[in-house]
Amino acid sequence: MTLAIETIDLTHRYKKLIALDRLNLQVEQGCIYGFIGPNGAGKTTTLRIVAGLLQPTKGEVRLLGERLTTRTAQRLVGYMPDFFGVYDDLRVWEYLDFFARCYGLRGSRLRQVVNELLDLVDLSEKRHAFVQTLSRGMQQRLCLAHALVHDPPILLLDEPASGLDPRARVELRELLRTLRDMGKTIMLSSHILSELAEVCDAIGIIDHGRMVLSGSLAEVQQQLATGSRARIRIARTDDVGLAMTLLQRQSLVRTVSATPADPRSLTVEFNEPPSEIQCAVLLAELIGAGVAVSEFSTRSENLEELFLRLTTQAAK
Ligand SMILES: Nc1ncnc2c1ncn2[C@@H]1O[C@H](COP(=O)(O)OP(=O)(O)OP(=O)(O)O)[C@@H](O)[C@H]1O
Repeated sequence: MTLAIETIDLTHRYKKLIALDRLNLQVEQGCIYGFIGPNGAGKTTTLRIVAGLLQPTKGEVRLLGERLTTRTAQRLVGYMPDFFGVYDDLRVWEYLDFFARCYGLRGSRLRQVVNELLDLVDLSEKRHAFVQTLSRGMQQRLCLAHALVHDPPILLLDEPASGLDPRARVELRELLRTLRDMGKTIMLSSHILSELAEVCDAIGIIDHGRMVLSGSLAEVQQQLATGSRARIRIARTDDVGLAMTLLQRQSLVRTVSATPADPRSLTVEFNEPPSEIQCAVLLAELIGAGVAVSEFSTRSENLEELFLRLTTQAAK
């Protein structure tokens, strides 16, 4: 397995604030890696370090096996920040032409690269438009083209989907898949898990500067299976206390909680997904004890709920 990006005990302090706390992450070559965490988790700090723009306080970064230096980062990484930095009154082609020239491209090679990139991000028809007149989705794609001018094998995209409407998000996802098929490794960040989950091959969830869960999408989904829950509705308020006591005694039950706005609605979290027969036994026990159950439904935690649970746990 070739790793495109590896961080080893990466630590970063802003004065007293520990933004990254011995962060270990591994991104395999040729994959789309979703780097997910709530606001302030440390995503931008990590991406800026990996892009060679910020010196870490401690720890190590390797890019395709090479130790990170400003030069390696410049050669191997294309970075798209979470803000759109443009010079007004530039046309789309001039914008790319400018950055391609910064990388030393000239003449027919320069024209070829600009044309190919405009084609790739589907902006050929907008080549003469002023950049400030582009939609948010188009600006995002233009920024992506900018990050690609020197044809880097690794792309770091900070919050690429933020502010995009559903159609622009679909277009972005398609573009990311095309780039992966071209052999690029893509690491992208988001604080909204569902924005990214379906396009990612692997996911890392960061909170308070630490990795709280990482792995292939299949491995993360495996974790989801342990987050099965049941919702039980009790018909009489008087029965709620007894129902909670009975449920808490069950070995397969991890927690039981009442919904604050609706105390007769209980959420049961299981240690592992219960079988149908285990659910039936649980229900029979409640009814046998005289608890009037009006609803019983089981379901698996979705990715968003898993994310919230993991990041809340880490905050405790
Ligand atoms: N230049 C800075 N000086 C001081 N503190 C900073 C600086 N940049 C970031 N921080 C702090 O470091 C922590 C991590 O910030 P970072 O921007 O890396 O998080 P993030 O996950 O990208 O958040 P967001 O999703 O809000 O962009 C936060 O507590 C933030 O306030």
